[in-house]
Amino acid sequence: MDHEAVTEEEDDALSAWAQTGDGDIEGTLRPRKLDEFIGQPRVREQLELVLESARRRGVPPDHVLFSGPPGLGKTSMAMIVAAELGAAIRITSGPALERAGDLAAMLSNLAPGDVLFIDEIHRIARPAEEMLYLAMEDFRVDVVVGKGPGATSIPLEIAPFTLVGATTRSGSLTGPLRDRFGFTGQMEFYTDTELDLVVRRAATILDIAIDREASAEVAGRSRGTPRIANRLLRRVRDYAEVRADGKVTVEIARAALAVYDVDELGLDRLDRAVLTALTKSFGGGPVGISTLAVAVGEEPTTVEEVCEPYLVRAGMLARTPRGRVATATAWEHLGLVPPADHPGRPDQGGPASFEQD
Ligand SMILES: Nc1ncnc2c1ncn2[C@@H]1O[C@H](COP(=O)(O)OP(=O)(O)OP(=O)(O)O)[C@@H](O)[C@H]1O
Ligand SMILES: [Mg+2]
Repeated sequence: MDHEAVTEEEDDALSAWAQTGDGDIEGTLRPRKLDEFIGQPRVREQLELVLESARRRGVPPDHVLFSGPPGLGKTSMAMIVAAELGAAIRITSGPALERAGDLAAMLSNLAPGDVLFIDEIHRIARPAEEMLYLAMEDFRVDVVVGKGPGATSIPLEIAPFTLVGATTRSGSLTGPLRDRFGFTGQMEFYTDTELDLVVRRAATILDIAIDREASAEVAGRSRGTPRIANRLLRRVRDYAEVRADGKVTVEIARAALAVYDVDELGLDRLDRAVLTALTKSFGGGPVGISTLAVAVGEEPTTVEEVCEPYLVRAGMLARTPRGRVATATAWEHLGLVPPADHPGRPDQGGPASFEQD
């Protein structure tokens, strides 16, 4: 019986993966245990303490939130939390929880100690969010029976569980929700050295022959992001197989990355489109995010969540109270000269004088 339950759990997890569009490759490359996880030393140490202490006390750990830009390992970490606890994981996402009833059904089906993973938790609808408050705090849901003035709410006890949330926008989480997480793991961009390890690990798993110089080249162009590192490795492998003998050398890597429009800093087409619009169309800014997004034909959230964090970290774009501004580095990277009075010029104070949020 127990055994069957586990099999069902795994089935659920598999179908949920299929829905995320991650494909099998990401599944194969996903680190399974904490000590297999490369990088994020701070988050790993903090999480290790949270999990180990809960294990010793024999209780489910506090609710955990992972936040940070796409592809840095939030989903992987959520799976690891369950694996490290030897717990079953139930997977859903904010947008899927449109009706509070859907969440109520999930919550009341949890077994003691289960992990409930809610991806994109910032997109959860209000009624479901309010239900979650009570569930997280008191392991209880209030089921409303009937409608109108005659409606009554029946409190229903649920099993103690651990909620793991993931978000690319911790800023848009409401205060009450954020406060109910006992631990927030803030995922940071990876260093080139860490990404080099990611690339070599993936190359081993996928049986790709890549030399040291080539793996460093791929790592250096991965925008601090393991998902991108793994993707570029696969594209470089394709090139090596089709145009050469399958071995990835640094020359092969460079030629392949040129084909895929990845520049020396790892900026892709959209990153460059944003910088180009910012400099050429808006004179370097400041310009509002929605205006900038329209100029590159993208959703503001995509520009804000996918492009911006890395451009900010690479020192090419600054967020100011009046809008986005190109820094001197950005102008230089595009081979352009900023106008004389532009604040991005070093002699006008440079990027350091901008407020960054
Ligand atoms: N520390 C790591 N070591 C090795 N590979 C990693 C690591 N972190 C992430 N990856 C790889 O990157 C892929 C993306 O990671 P993951 O899905 O966990 O990111 P995410 O933060 O959930 O992204 P999103 O915000 O888009 O959901 C994984 O499938 C895995 O292959
Ligand atoms: Mg994810």
